[in-house]
Formats: sequence, structure tokens, C-alpha cells
Amino acid sequence: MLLGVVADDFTGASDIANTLAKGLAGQGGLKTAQFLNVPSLKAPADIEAGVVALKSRSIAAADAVAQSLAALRWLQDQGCRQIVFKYCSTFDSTPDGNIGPVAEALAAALDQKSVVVCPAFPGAGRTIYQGHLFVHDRLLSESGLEKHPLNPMTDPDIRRWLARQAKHPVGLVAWPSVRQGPERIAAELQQAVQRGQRLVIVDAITDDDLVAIGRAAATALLLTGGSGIALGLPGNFIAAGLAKGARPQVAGMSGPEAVLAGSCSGATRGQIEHHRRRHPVLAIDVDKVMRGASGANDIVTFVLANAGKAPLVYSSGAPEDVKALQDRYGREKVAHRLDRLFADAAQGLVAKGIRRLVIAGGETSGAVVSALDLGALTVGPEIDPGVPVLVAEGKSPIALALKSGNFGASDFFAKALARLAGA
Ligand SMILES: Nc1ncnc2c1ncn2[C@@H]1O[C@H](COP(=O)(O)OP(=O)(O)O)[C@@H](O)[C@H]1O
Ligand SMILES: O=C(O)[C@@H](O)C(=O)COP(=O)(O)O
Repeated sequence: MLLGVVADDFTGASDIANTLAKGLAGQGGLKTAQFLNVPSLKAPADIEAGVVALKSRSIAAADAVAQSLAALRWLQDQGCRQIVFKYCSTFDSTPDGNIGPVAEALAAALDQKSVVVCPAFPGAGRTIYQGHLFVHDRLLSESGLEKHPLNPMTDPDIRRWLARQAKHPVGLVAWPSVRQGPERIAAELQQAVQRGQRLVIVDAITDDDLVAIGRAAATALLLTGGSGIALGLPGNFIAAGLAKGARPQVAGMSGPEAVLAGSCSGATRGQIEHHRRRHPVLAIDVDKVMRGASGANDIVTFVLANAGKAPLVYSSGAPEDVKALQDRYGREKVAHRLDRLFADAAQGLVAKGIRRLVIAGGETSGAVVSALDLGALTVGPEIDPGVPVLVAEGKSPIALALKSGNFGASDFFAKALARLAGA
């Protein structure tokens, strides 16, 4: 394995796996697999990039550091020459969150003195200018992300936000330098070392900026960012003759299907409304679930009764409903109970023969996929930006799409089910 990624959630992992597998147009990418938590076995010999998906985004910094270092050790054991720490393109974390501690711990373990921090993903509307993160034409803190159920992003100044999490001073390579190309970016990263700045935000507003950053960091042992930071990396390995420039290919999977949505993002709620017009949909009564009056069996019964019609089950609610539930039961308790609900439902569904599963939401995907004990996932073609087809081989093979809450077009769910079937 050439390149290893430590990803802080499961949708984010499949997002960067997609970027690596796809590569740049006309160039090809790396043969990529996604692993669920730190595997106990060796990776298959033909894999060029391995993404370890952790569910560490919203956990305490010390636990996230320990899990990320374990993932690093496994990736190093597989021969990786370069490591990427992948977090959300909207920098989802709290002021005492773990992006800073994990990035600094990985930097220390790899003896890296200045490390790129670049959550930009222009293809999904996330850009960074003068250290400030935008979602399309809005500052992060006015984009809806300020109401995220677990990590409300109330400050668009990533330098300031990261400084609250990090031990060392945080630096900035601003866009006027980035646009001058790889040499200038590399020189500024070097200057940051003199200033004692370990983590350095690097502006990026276009894919070309990300490719230039990738070139500047071609020999860096560690980079950090959203999936965009990986855009230029396959090309570095292909240019060095170390990788062939593979194209993602997997066979589709026929069989019964289900969509499970736990994301409360505006995009996902819009996709649910779109799906509702043509397909059967079940809204989970979260209050009933919290009182123990409804559970996974209700979901399994609904899906099986609607097999073949693209049934969708969701907990997703509007910000005021989410807040009311969190005020009544506690934020962590609701999240934990819903994780358990979706995990139990997914186990029940797969036991009853479901073979195509689309999941919306990073935490939700982590809960579901961890419960299914799937081993390595092969990364196939892209469904919508940032969301690939994933296939788990094994005795009960299954095709999956793990959709970040914010990603996908309005018709995503039906389209994803068709793509999982090979359309
Ligand atoms: N109706 C609801 N009320 C409160 N919390 C909810 C509700 N539905 C889902 N959640 C929680 O919101 C969080 C959504 O996070 P996640 O699945 O990562 O989605 P996203 O990809 O949008 O971040 C999960 O922890 C989930 O359990
Ligand atoms: O970088 C991104 O935006 C995604 O890859 C991602 O991490 C999504 O996380 P969720 O919104 O929690 O699904």
C-alpha cells in the first residue's frame, strides 16, 4: 500500500476513497479499499490506497488520538509512504474537539514539523479564503452547519477554531501565495516551521489549488484535510511510476434494498421529501423510540413489506424538533439511542436478505456499518460528488452507499439504489 488515510467518520472515509479511486480526469487513480475500524488482518496485496474509517469525530480527544495512532500503525505496517488525516470539509468539531489533538499527535508520530490543514472541497462548494471556510456563497457559520446536532460550527475562522484545539501556534498560507504554485506553497510551509507553527491552514478555492497543494506536499509524510486534499496525490504516485492509474470498477449487486437516513442536514431532508413523492417512506417517532415504545422491528417490518419499492426510513428532523428532543433527553443520549436503533435495524435487514443499503449521515453510517461486520469495502464508481459505490464481498455480499448528510442531488436515494444494482 502506498497511501494511507485515517478518516474520522465513515461517510468521510468513502468520500476520500472516492477521490483517490477516481484520480484526475485522464490520469486514473489508485486501487482503493475502505476498512472499517482498524483491521486485525493484512490488507490485500493489490491495494494501493487504504482508508481506515473510524467513528472518532465526536469523541473525546484522548480516545480519538489513541484510535488514530492505532490506525497509523496499521497503515505503516501495510507499507504506506504517506498518510492523510481526513476530517469533514465543514471542519465538524467543537472548540475542545479533536482535529487539533489528532493532527498534532500524528505529526509527532511522523516527526513532521509543519502540516497542511485544508478542509476545502470546491466540488461540494467548500472553499477556504484567508483562513475562512465558505459553503457555497455563505460563511460556514451561516450555512446551516451552525445548527448541526453534534458539532455546531459557529465560527467560520478555521485558524481561530483550530487554535482553540491545538497546542502549537496555527499558521496560514493565504490564497495569493497558493495561486503562485507548489514551490511557493512549499516555501511558506517551511517558513511556518521557523515560526513554530505545526498546523498550517492552506487556502484553496479551486481544484487546481488543491492539486498544487498536493504537489507541494508530494514528499510530506502527513497531510490533513477534507477529501479535496487527496485530489493531486494519486498523480504524484503515478508520475513516480509507483502506481498504474487504475479505474474504479465493481460489479453491481441485485436484491432487496433499503434507505436509512439519520442525518438532519437540509440536503438530506430535501432528498427525503423528494423520495417521498414516489416511494414508501417511514418517519421514525424519535420520542417513542426514547420511551422504548418503538424499535428496530418496526423498521424491519416496514422495509420488508415494501421490498422492491425503494423503501426509506428516517429519523431526520428540523432543527427545532432536534433541539426539543435533545433538551428533553440529552444530546448524547438521543444520538446514542438512534445509533443503536439504526444498527439493530441494519442487522435485522441484512439477516432478512437486504443486499443494497443506502445510508445518510456520518454517525449513522458508522453505527450501521460497524454493526454489520463487513471487512474491507472495494471502492467503485461515483454516484454523486463525494459518494462512491462500495461493495463488501464475503458470505453475504452487500453493496452500500454511505452519503454524507450534506452531499448528493435531490434524487440521490433512488439514483444510488440503481447504481448499487449496477445501472
Ligand atoms: N430527530 C432527531 N433528533 C435528534 N437527533 C437526531 C435526530 N435524527 C438524527 N439525530 C442525530 O443527529 C446526528 C446526525 O449526524 P450524522 O448521522 O453524522 O449526520 P450528518 O452527516 O448530517 O452529520 C446523529 O447523531 C443522529 O443520531
Ligand atoms: O468532508 C465531507 O464533507 C464529508 O466527507 C464528511 O466528512 C461528511 O460527514 P457527515 O456530514 O457527518 O456525513
